[in-house]
Amino acid sequence: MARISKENLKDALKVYFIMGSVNCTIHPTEVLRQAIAGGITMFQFREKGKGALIGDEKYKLAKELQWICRDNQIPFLVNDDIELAMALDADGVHIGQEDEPAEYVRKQIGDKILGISVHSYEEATAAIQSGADYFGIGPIFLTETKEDAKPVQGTTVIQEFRANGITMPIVGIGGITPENAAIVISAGADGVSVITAISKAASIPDAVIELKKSVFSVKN
Ligand SMILES: Nc1nc(C(F)(F)F)ncc1COP(=O)(O)OP(=O)(O)O
Ligand SMILES: [Mg+2]
Repeated sequence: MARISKENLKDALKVYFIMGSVNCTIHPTEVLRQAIAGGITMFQFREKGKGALIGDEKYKLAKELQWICRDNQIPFLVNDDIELAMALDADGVHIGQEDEPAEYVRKQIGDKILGISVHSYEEATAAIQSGADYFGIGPIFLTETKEDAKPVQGTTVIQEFRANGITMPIVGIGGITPENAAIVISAGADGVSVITAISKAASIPDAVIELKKSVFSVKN
């Protein structure tokens, strides 16, 4: 499979759902099915935090979620766990600054999608050198999900990157809801990454529909 194009990735990043078992109050497979019904454009399996699954249980859930994505032509990515991503032949991985070095990960995954969390211009230029396909930038707003999140940064970094001519696909993350998603896109992001506003919504499909409306309401 050739490297995904920038344009196709920008479309896939529009409403990028990220989830693991600890983010769900009903079975993760049901959460994912409902999120797909609402119209998510990409999915990332992020099994992390207190009570996260490990070993065979983690692999089994990942496989079930991957099948649901495959049945619905939704790209399936894995956070942090490169070995799991390769074992599943996932469509890509997402790594942060404290995970395996990006240039090493790019060598392991070949042409799969490589997303990298970046928080500064230096991290961004290094990520470009290492072959990143998109940047995750945040936390944009206050988040309860990620215990070790860095300080809330708003949309400043996104705006600075665009002002400096960075054309890399960008997705914002951290406390994003249907009410504030348009702010992230107006700042120059191609899409929004969301965990809780989808996984714990009263109506998961409606939450995705509202997020999508907010994202597409911005004429960039
Ligand atoms: N999983 C993620 N996905 C994104 C994406 F861009 F996809 F929205 N951005 C950020 C993260 C955070 O990943 P995590 O492993 O918790 O933290 P770190 O970045 O410190 O490794
Ligand atoms: Mg990580």
